[in-house]
Amino acid sequence: MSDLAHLASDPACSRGREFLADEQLQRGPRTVFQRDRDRIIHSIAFRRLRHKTQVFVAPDGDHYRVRLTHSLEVAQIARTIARIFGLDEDLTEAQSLAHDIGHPPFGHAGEKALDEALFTCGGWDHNAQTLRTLMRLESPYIEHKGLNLTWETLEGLAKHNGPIADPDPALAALDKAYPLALEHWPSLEAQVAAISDDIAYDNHDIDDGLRAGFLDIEQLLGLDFVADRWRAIEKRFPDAPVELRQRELVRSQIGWMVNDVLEETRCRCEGVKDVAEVRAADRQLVGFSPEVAAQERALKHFMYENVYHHRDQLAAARTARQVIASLYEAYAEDPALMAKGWRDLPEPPAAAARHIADFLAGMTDRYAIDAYTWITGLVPEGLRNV
Ligand SMILES: Nc1nc2c(ncn2[C@H]2C[C@H](O)[C@@H](COP(=O)(O)OP(=O)(O)OP(=O)(O)O)O2)c(=O)[nH]1
Repeated sequence: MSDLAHLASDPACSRGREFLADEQLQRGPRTVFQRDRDRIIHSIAFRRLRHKTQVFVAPDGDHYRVRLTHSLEVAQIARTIARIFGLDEDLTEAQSLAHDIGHPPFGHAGEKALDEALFTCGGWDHNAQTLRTLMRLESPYIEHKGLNLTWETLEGLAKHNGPIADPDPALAALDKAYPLALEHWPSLEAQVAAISDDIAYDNHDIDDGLRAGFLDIEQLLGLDFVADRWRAIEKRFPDAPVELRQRELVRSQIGWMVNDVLEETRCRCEGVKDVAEVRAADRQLVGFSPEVAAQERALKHFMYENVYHHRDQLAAARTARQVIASLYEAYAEDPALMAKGWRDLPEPPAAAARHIADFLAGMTDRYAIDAYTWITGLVPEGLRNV
């Protein structure tokens, strides 16, 4: 079964870490990729994911996904695929758990606000911020900045969406200090984490969309492949309550996507001899078949129309953007409003802008709401909406 084991990243052959001090320490039997995974789990940035928006802003409902639970679901799917292929499960888990660490409060709405605020400095991007957080901001060690993760973990996170021809300034600066071969594909472990991200949110967002009442099953049946699956479930469980059939639908859809990825990836990897060839390949090796890829695109399109851009979501996103934009302006005008340790703005202005964005990006949804209320005396309306 472990038919792609020859394409696994070998921790014993890791290219190492940016700062060498770590490698001189003997810390028991863990591999370098296990240590990466453990450093991520123990980080402050990881803990903050529990109060960061996935889709629903600052949800009061305990059952909605947030970035933390999403990351755990990604890791579960990714480990399953990695184990079947014989890849390094720890490396794939590290990437899955860390892939969203750069997200600011309020998800995409927060990202847009920061991107606008830093427009003249080359903009702002959550993937670049993941690297910045792990390599520079999160700093629990005495001898160096960052978590000092292995090259393999960092390159996979940098290229979560594939090779990068034109990195944004934040990523370009990190790549200059510690080159990550941005123009090449990352390891299969990273590619597995990336596709597991899609599989996880495509499906859990249906579950959350149904829970929020933004979707009903009749709408979903407009998608042929969902309708086929739903009819099979109705036939098998004619007397089951609709809520349980919906859960069955989401579960079976995850299985369908995972099986498709297993089959398609095996085909694409035929003849690929080693990890170097994975990186040098002219296309992504872990992927959906063309047929499922088209269906998955249709599902994403449907989700944008019905859930992500639902009018309640758009209203919350407008408020969230305004909260982040106001906080940015307030901190730029008076850095003393920022937390201790952040109040000295670096020079030149571009560095000061990035510094303020770092402070804002690290906030959780609720920290940002509280900071906004503290500074303006206003309570942003409609952010705690589900
Ligand atoms: N509320 C809301 N949610 C969105 C929007 N766009 C995407 N999402 C949700 C859907 C998924 O749960 C999640 C996917 O976004 P991510 O930033 O995690 O992935 P994306 O593929 O955009 O970028 P990434 O692969 O992480 O670089 O966010 C939006 O405009 N509004």
